[in-house]
Amino acid sequence: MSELLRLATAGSVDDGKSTLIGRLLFDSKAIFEDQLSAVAKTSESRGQAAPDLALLTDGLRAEREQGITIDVAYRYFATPRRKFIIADTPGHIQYTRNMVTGASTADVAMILIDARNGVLEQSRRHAFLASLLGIPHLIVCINKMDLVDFSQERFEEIRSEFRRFATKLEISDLAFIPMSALSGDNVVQRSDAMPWYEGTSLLHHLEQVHIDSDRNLIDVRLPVQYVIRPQQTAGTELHDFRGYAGTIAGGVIRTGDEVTVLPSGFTTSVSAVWAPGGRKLDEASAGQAVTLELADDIDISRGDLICRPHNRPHVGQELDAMVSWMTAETELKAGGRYVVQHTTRSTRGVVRELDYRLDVNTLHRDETAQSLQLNEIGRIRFRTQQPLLFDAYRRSRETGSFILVDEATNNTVAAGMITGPAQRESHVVWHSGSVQRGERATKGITVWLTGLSGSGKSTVAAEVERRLVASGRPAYLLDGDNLRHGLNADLGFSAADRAENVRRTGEVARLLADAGLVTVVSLVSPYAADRERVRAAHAEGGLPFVEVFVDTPLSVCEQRDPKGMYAKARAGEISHFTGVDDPYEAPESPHLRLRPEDGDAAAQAALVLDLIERISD
Ligand SMILES: Nc1ncnc2c1ncn2[C@@H]1O[C@H](COP(=O)(O)OS(=O)(=O)O)[C@@H](OP(=O)(O)O)[C@H]1O
Ligand SMILES: Nc1ncnc2c1ncn2[C@@H]1O[C@H](COP(=O)(O)OP(=O)(O)O)[C@@H](O)[C@H]1O
Repeated sequence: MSELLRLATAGSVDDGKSTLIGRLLFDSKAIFEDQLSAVAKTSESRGQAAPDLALLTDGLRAEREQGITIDVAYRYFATPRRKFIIADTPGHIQYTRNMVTGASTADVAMILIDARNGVLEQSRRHAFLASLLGIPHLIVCINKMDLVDFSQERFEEIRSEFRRFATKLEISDLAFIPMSALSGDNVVQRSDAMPWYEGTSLLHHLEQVHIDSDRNLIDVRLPVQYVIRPQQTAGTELHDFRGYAGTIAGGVIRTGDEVTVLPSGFTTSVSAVWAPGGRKLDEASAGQAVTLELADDIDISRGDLICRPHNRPHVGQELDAMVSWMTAETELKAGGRYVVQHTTRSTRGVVRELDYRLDVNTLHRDETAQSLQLNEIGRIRFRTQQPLLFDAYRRSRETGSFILVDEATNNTVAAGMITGPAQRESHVVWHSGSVQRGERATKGITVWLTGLSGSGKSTVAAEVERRLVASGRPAYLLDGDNLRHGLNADLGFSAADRAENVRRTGEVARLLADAGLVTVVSLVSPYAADRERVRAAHAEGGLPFVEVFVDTPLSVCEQRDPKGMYAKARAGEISHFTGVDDPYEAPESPHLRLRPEDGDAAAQAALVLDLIERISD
């Protein structure tokens, strides 16, 4: 394995970031001898006994002069297992711009915390930015442990404080490592000074972190960068090669695949995939630069996008986005006009509205804000002159991000992360159908199973569906896990996303129940208010709704742990996992409560069927 890991670092000025990076480079033997001796010499001339590892990192001079690291510096190193690129982003107060530029392609973000100071405002900002930028893995390096006597208690105190904040964010993989970058404890080698720490060293963790599955291999997206046309140069024959070149932003493209070109919508197939240098490939995937030949001659230009016929990005001119404002010269306001650069397309656009400014420390949304200043983050509604071909950022970082450029100065003024097509005010009228509910062959009902992960919801729900269908009653299972692969693929596990997950699933259940199906829903749905909204929506539509609480105690779910999720959550590898570090609000008066003492899944399913029977009478 020698895949590349992109690493972004963030920390406050004195957290010891440069020393940590120096230590990583030094101890992993990645430093060239001559650089090392230069460092030794400088350190010696300053009367320091040991080489000052901070001298190995760039931004050093500036840091020494101003006490800050000023720009993103990239550093490369390798171990036999992996290659690494470190984007060293600054920790001082004007951090956002550089963190956004340095970290937007990172696989891992490393946040440094000085064990003496604990979680600071900056640590929270950095964690928030890492989650906003969709960096899949976060490592919290609790540094300077030597200055707190390698205290386990202190480490755990900081860890729980950080976790409390992180539960409000979308961070899927969170790890904590106690260390001393200065003396090298737990950086490359595990330290003897902290026998209570059971995890691995930082470098070992970086070598092991699994990033393959972070790449989006599902949504095929190739923004066309340039078109190679048939040409005739003087005195030569006509080359009839026509190809479309670009870097694959997502998915896997194979020879023979059916593809659609947007915005025209023409569908054709891939007749060849070429790598740079003219090597023919069978397939290529996200991150690779390729040239495609297509079976049909279609009019394609730069800025078009190649995707699969049944998996297309949004095409539109109005979108909602989170933006980070990056200049002190002007501010962002409604009405501001900019050039938008999005994938390989560039067009003009206007800020229609500033919805709110976000306080990254408290996550409070200030809806009265009129502008964004340097380093501030807010949500805007934006309208472009030409349609963009985009995805939500959380689904695809490449087709979900853009920058705004000030036409007058040519400066980049903002980085944007698209949340989705603009949620317009509704001008849609409700049409009532001509078929009355009573005219349908069967009567629908929604059966909602809620409970912890591993409580048995899916197993019981599947059995209920199977037995209903076997008995001739139309039924359909909506399983949370499965819906998260399609309808709800853009949602994570923050409270807001879970609410949306429950809302959408509730709406689909309502439609299916209206169509006459017994709709069996299996969803953790941990918040009582979200479930209540679904119940109310059914009541409003005159549709029966029953709530079944799969009341399996946490300890039993954890013992079953069919997907190993609890183990991961306990190890701190995933955060805000329901029951572990995220709440589950049990229903107070469910229509039915299933407990382990009721027997196996089949016995529990029988109880649910009895209930359905009673209600349907
Ligand atoms: N953080 C976190 N919390 C809870 N569950 C998590 C989380 N991350 C992943 N998973 C897996 O996703 C499944 C729950 O998805 P749901 O759509 O039912 O969740 S919810 O509606 O938001 O409550 C759930 O599967 P089930 O065991 O089938 O419930 C988990 O395996
Ligand atoms: N009543 C039951 N008694 C014992 N084990 C059960 C029961 N119901 C489900 N299980 C088992 O518990 C595990 C988790 O069930 P599952 O349906 O996947 O839970 P969830 O719906 O929360 O994802 C599975 O291995 C399943 O076989």
